[in-house]
Amino acid sequence: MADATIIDGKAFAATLRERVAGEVAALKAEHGLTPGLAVVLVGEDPASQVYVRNKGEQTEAAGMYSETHRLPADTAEADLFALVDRLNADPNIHGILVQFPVPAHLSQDRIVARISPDKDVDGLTVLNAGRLASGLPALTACTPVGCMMLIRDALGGELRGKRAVVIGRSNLMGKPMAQLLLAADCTVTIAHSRTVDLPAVCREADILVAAVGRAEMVKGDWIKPGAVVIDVGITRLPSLDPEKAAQGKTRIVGDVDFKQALAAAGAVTPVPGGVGPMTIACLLQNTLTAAKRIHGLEG
Ligand SMILES: Nc1nc(=O)c2c([nH]1)NC[C@@H]1CN(c3ccc(C(=O)N[C@@H](CCC(=O)O)C(=O)O)cc3)C=[N+]21
Ligand SMILES: [Mg+2]
Repeated sequence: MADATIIDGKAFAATLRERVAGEVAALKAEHGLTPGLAVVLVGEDPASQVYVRNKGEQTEAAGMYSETHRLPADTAEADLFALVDRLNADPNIHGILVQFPVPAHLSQDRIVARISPDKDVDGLTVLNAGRLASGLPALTACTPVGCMMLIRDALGGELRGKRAVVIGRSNLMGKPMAQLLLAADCTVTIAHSRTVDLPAVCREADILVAAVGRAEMVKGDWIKPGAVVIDVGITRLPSLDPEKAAQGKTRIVGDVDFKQALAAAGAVTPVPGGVGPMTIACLLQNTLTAAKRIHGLEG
């Protein structure tokens, strides 16, 4: 079979960011309102540093207000909560994102519970997660929303009745991804580390979303011929060039064996340049949506 289409998430994301920037400009002109995003990073995970920097730059490029709070790895819960409380009350801030993972002494669940659902641009609070599951308007996790846009585009909008398999069951990715596919009338399976015969489950999928964080786990013979394959994984491995590897140079791979997927799938996202850029573009969109809702400009 011919090689799969490579889904250009980077280009799709650039278009989405431009659309958001246009809406931001209109919101400023008509209502004097500038959407604001606060990103909180606890500790110094180097991969997180890259995302946090990209988020800050792209937020400003879209005409939004951006704040980045870098806290030491040993920050006490009370100090982090005090910051979240301030951001919840700050009229210039409409979106709050605390980057995960956080150091082990902090509880992700307790942090999420502290964030105002109105500013919860990750869609992680029980209110937003429950609203999504109930089919009500909700701030919804950025990566699944970005994946849905790519899936719809790849399938020309024809999702009804399709078999979808999501590998991974996290609150930030697997669960909301499954909810969005279900809302689009797919027949949805959530697979995970305890799933029996995962390759066979994956082979059923017209739409396969891999979000487990295990480098190149999904092989070509796990993929139904012609399927749409969305690779959410992002793992840093040493460079293939031993000299560069010795200098600490890395390469990024996804959860899907990309070369094998190219021969089997109908369409596949690359890593990098696939889902990652969509996540940030959707974060900007969520911040815009949150700003409008907080000011009563949108249901
Ligand atoms: N509360 C929270 N919300 C998140 O949404 C969240 C998080 N924590 N923790 C970490 C993960 C990961 N994540 C990415 C965002 C952008 C890229 C991205 O832009 N990737 C580019 C560049 C990759 C690179 O060069 O490093 C690409 O794939 O092309 C990747 C990964 C958001 N996450
Ligand atoms: Mg990607």
